[in-house]
Amino acid sequence: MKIGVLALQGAVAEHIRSIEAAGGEGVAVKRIEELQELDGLIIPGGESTTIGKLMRKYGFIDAIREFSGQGKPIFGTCAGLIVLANRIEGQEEAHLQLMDMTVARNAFGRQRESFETDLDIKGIDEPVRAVFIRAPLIKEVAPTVEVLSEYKGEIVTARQGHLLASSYHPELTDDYRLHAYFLAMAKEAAQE
Ligand SMILES: NC(=O)CC[C@H](N)C(=O)O
Repeated sequence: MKIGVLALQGAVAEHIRSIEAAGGEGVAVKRIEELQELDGLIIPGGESTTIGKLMRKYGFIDAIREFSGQGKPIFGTCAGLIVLANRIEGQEEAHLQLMDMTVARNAFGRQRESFETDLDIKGIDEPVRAVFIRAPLIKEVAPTVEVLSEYKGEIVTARQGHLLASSYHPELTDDYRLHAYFLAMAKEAAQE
């Protein structure tokens, strides 16, 4: 499976490394034409406002919506999760508006800017190590969105069909199981 990592800003190399460690092929994506050859796309963490701005500038909003419309899987991590959401608390405008959920940015406050924890994730046997950095939370989801994990009662991993989102950075650990999970989604979609 060939998985692209949107390379406008943020943690790109780490996702490529994790995809390869999980048995896929990872490539950096800088132009919309490059989407055509992919089986799946990762939108990395970084700064959602910056990623959103650059996506608009280079035509990625329409191109990724079309990619999603073809049923191709997309995985948004941290800022990438914010970019996928239909609604962002306190902001007029969202970005891709592909996942039917409301998210809150920087939801853990200054006291806990970054931390690590082990999360139970539906579909993965043992707890997964998760790194949270100025992380967002999923505040509300539509009934079509499946909650895959919570941290202290708040939603931090969710899936809506071919779309996957995590509040944290799974690419900053040596635990590649969430990338393997996403590769399995891409395989499934390719067979349809
Ligand atoms: N690590 C991250 O991706 C942080 C996300 C960032 N706080 C935002 O709002 O976009």
